[in-house]
Amino acid sequence: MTLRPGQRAVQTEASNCPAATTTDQAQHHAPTPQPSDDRDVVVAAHRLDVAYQSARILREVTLTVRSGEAVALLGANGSGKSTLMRALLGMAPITSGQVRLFDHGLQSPGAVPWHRIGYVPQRTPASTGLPATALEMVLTGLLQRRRLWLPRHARTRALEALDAVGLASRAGSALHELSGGQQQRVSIARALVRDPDLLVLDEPVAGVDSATQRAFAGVLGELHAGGTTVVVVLHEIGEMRGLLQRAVVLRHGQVVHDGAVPEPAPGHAGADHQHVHADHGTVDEPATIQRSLP
Ligand SMILES: Nc1ncnc2c1ncn2[C@@H]1O[C@H](COP(=O)(O)OP(=O)(O)OP(=O)(O)O)[C@@H](O)[C@H]1O
Repeated sequence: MTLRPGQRAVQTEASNCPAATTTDQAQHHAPTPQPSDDRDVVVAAHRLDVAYQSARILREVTLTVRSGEAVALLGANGSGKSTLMRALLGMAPITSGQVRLFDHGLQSPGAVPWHRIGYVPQRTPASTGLPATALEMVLTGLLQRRRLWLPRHARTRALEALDAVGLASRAGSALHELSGGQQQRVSIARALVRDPDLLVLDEPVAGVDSATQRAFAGVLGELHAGGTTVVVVLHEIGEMRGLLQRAVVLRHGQVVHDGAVPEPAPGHAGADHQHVHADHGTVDEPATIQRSLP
């Protein structure tokens, strides 16, 4: 499929609540994370703290992602991966530190080029009763904030995006008729149709069968080869291994590894055994993945 249609003018989900919970004071007191003339830097977080109520979830997370990189965020359940991803998009309560996207600080969300960012949130329990079809849902990825009509060739692009996730034949199906895994694929297509420069994905293939994971890794690989920067939260590296150049491992809200993609830990290859050994920079992966097919 062609995901470089030239015209990209879309609104992200992230832009619905950019930096809404960011503490202005903390932003003002934070040191500047990156030189402002560094155009290569797509994402820059500097000494980022996030807290929910009194619970400190992220601690002094510093992270730089440059244009064209493909970076995985890894870590055990509850280590703060999704929180970090949400904080990077202005959707988590930053208590200190600073985030810049495409060299624009989140403290001025209006300046951030949200249209260049595609976001696939973590899978939520399947909704029921949604009247929209898969195609209509993908088309919403092409809507803009200040323009309520769709760009030219929107339908073709949406069908291409659905095709890329293997759902072209279900374009006319209502979302509630699709399985949870299929709904997740629609969500991925909705991000792909935007042709983003930065694609941020939170466990995009969780609950998706291995054949679809492979196909999806291929699509991501094409996008990445075309210059898209990819940041992806993963529980298991699996089919994404060939795509990834770097991994950032979180433990208890802190970065404990930033570098090479960890290898599966020896002796931990049993089914359903999947976690990161941050101490020695390895990650366990199951030999087989027991998952219910979508
Ligand atoms: N909205 C929230 N309110 C309160 N606590 C939260 C909220 N979101 C996340 N947390 C807490 O923050 C911690 C990190 O959660 P997060 O979802 O970031 O972890 P994760 O590494 O993505 O985990 P998983 O792999 O299970 O998805 C957890 O203890 C979680 O309970």
